[in-house]
Amino acid sequence: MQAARTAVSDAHDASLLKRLARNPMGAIALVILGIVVVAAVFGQWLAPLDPDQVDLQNALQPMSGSHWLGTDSAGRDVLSRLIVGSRTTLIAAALATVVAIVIGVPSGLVAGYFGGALDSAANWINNVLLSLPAIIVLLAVSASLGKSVWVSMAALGILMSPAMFRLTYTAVQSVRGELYVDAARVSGLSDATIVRRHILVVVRAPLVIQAAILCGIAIGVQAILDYLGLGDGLSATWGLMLSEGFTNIYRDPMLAVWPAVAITVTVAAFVLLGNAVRDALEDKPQAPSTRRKVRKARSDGGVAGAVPAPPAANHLLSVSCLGIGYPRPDRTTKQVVQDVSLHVDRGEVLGLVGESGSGKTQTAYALLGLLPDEAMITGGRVVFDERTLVAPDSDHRRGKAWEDIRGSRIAYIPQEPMSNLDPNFTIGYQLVRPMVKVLKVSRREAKAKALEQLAEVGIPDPARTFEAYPHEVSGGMAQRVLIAGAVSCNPDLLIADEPTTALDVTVQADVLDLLRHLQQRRNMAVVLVTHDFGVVADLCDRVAVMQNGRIVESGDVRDVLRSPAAEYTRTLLGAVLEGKEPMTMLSTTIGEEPVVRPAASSVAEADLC
Ligand SMILES: Nc1ncnc2c1ncn2[C@@H]1O[C@H](COP(=O)(O)OP(=O)(O)OP(=O)(O)O)[C@@H](O)[C@H]1O
Repeated sequence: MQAARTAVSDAHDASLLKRLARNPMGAIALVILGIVVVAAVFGQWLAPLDPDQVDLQNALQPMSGSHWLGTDSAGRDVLSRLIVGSRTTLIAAALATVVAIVIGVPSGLVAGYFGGALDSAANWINNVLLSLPAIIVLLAVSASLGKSVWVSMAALGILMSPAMFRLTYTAVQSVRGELYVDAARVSGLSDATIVRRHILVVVRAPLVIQAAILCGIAIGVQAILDYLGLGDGLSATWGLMLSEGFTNIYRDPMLAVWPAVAITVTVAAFVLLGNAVRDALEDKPQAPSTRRKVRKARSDGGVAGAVPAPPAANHLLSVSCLGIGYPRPDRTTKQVVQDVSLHVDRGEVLGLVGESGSGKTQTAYALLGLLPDEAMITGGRVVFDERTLVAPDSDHRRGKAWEDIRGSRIAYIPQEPMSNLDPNFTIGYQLVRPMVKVLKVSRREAKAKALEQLAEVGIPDPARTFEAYPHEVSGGMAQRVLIAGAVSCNPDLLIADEPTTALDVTVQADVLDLLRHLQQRRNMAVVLVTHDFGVVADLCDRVAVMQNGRIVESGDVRDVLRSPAAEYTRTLLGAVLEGKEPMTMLSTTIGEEPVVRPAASSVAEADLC
């Protein structure tokens, strides 16, 4: 698999180079920078004469056969100095750029990904750096630490690091909310792996562009420092030559022209290269955008949660009195889930049903440890197989409680399959990686297992789908892939958040059939989030009905569907049945004669709060 990935990456790099070369500006920039790099590396052999050889007899000679670009005020050959000078100039620019990258990129990644205090501290430091006047700081550094091109360039690198920080930070912020990043987290990958595999890959292209531009800027600044006499003056640099040229501007104006041309052309080549790389990357066929869906605000809450009741014994999953809230600007709490109590046993399917905004997804996210950072657990407890995942005042943010179980024992199937697959990697890679990590199997075994699972979920050509990128498969196929991924580590509990909502009606039934088949075959417990009572009747053993963040009714599916106790359940059912006779329709759906249930609904769990 690694070989395949390397091959994919090589192919991608090769085609990027081709696209760059096809762009006239990119080709020109590559040729110019190629010449400068060759001059920098092989300068001492390419220079026609010794660049430091003083010959006062021949000072300020015009262009001639022996000195193609003339001589300077000490009689040194200008062409040789120009060629050899490219070395220090380029290394100095590279030093400044590397320092900017080394400081800016990791801090941008950490601040953007983890947020919180790290984010505030990193932003504060970068704002301070941005507010410093660069030239004054460089003058001060030179005055206090001595004239050294390397020290000046390292200081310049620090001053330029906010450019790298901002770019990385913004890019990370834009992808950290993507569902495929959540999906990677759910599949058990560590933060470091997610940052390396899913986030760095998005940031690297803009970073290459920015690095090219910073290189150009560093060359310009280095020339200015040499011109101001702040370089060490030990070896020829373009800036030093520029300074000498201006000193003799009235005696030989061409002395200033040559280094000025070299600097301008090289800086322009770096900027052109940056633009060409951007154009080449934009040329690439893009996978569809995977912005996280913004959910509509509907419910509005009461007060913080009650003291949780102890969880019922022996359930695989018990949720008692769970409360979730979000801070409002006026410092009050918007309660989006309140006093939610439910349980799921091994091999049981629980439907969590309710209209849009009723709190189903928030509840599911709390079970998975995927609530946004700003969310607060305002009360309650979640216990999975005797391990407490959520307790009153627990911090869900770092997800420590879910370590070792998320992705392996608790799996997740999302609503929007496409958004949960990273467009940068093949489907095979995204299936194999979590298995290697969680099941600790070799890549070869993981690949064999992935192909088996793709076949099990009904993918017609598993080998082809394994090598495909997400945008090359249909939505139904992508959902089958995610289901294969979710069950690949043999979870005890599967949380499926409206797994068919984003799919074409023609494939919805197939995907539900697949889910039923997998659940029965593996005897998995399932929490199925849905707004569709048809799906509940079809798949679930028990159902919990949510309204405005609370469970208004729960119980055996047959009981609830035949004689809903809560007015809200009746209204929801009424909407599903579209004017048909409820009891007749439901008895058809669940295949039995209706029975009359006492009005008291099975909300006993909620009563404990
Ligand atoms: N980050 C957030 N900040 C504030 N409120 C939020 C946030 N995320 C969700 N909510 C609110 O939480 C409530 C419940 O949302 P949730 O997504 O759980 O609903 P849902 O029942 O799953 O609906 P849907 O079927 O539309 O997905 C909604 O009122 C929503 O506005």
